[in-house]
Amino acid sequence: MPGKHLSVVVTRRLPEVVETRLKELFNVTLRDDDTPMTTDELAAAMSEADVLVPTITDHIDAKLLGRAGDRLKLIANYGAGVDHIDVATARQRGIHVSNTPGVMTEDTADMVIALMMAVSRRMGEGMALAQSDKWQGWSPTAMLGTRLRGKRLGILGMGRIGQAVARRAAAFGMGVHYHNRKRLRPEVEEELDATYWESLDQMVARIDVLSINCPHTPSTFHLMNARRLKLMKPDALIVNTSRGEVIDENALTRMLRAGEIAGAGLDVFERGHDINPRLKELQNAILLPHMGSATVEGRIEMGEKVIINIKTFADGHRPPDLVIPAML
Ligand SMILES: O=CC(=O)O
Repeated sequence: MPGKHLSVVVTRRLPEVVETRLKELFNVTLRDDDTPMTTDELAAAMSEADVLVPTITDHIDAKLLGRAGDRLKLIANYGAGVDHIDVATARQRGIHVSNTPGVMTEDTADMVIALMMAVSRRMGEGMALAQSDKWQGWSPTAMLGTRLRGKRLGILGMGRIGQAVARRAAAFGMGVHYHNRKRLRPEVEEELDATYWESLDQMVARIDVLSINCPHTPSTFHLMNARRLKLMKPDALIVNTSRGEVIDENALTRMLRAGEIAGAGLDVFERGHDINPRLKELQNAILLPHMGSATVEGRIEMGEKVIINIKTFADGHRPPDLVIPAML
C-alpha cells in the first residue's frame, strides 16, 4: 500500500501543518468544518477509506464497525485514550487501531498541577471576586486556601502521565502515593519516592489530593464510586484529567455540595460535555472543557504520531503505537 494511494479520511480539523503533511503523503480527505461527523458520515468514511483518523468525539462501536468496508485496515486515532473505539471488535474484523501516547504526557501532567493549585488556592472564586464589584481589598482572613507542601498526593494510575505528575508533585514538597494494577519496578518507585498501595480503598482514605490518571476501561468505570468517595477525608481534593467515567459524577457532585469532599478540579466529565448542571453551580469545583493536552506543540506532535503510525503501516510494518486489546 504505497502512501500516496492510501485513502485516509480525517474526521476533525487538525492543526494546519499536520493537514498539509497528510496531504503531501496520502490521498487524504480532510474535514471542512470542525464539527464531529454524524454516525452516517462516519460509516460512509469507514466504508471508503483504507485508514480512518478519528478522535475522541467519534464513537466507533461494534455496530459502526459492522458498516466498515473491507478496505478499512487501520484506525489511527488522534489521541491517547481509545475508550471511544471498540478495539476488540476492530481486531476481530482485521482492523488495527493505533493511538498517540507519550506526546501529551507532560502537558497533561502540567494540567493536573494547574488544577490542583487552582482548587487548593481557590482560583476560580478569586477570579470571580476580582472581576466583580464586590472585592473590598486585601483581608487577612479572606480567600484562604490550603497549602500543598507536606500534603499527600494519591495517584490513581501510575502510567506515563501519573509518573510525570509524581515528579512535579515532589517539587511541590508533596508525598507521593499511588495505586496501579501493576506495581512499578523498585528502581522507578525509588526514583519517584512513591509509596505503593495495593488497596485503593486504603490509599484514598489517607491522602489529601487524589489525581485520576488511569484510562477508562470496563474495569475502571466508576472506580471512584460513592462508596469509595466516602472513604476520602472531607478536606480532600480530587483532580481528574483522565476520563469522566472513572468517577461517579452524580455522587461526587452530591458530596461536593454537602462538603464531604472539599473541592474538585475536573477537565473531563462522565457524559462528555453534558456536565451535571449541579456541578456547574459549585464554587468548590473548577471545571475545564477537556483541555489537558491542548497545547499547540502537543497537537502537532499528536499529528506527527498519527502520520508515523500510518506510514509505518503503509510500509508493511506494525505501527509503533498499535493498541493491543489485551493491554486495555
Ligand atoms: O484526552 C485526550 C486523549 O485521550 O488523547
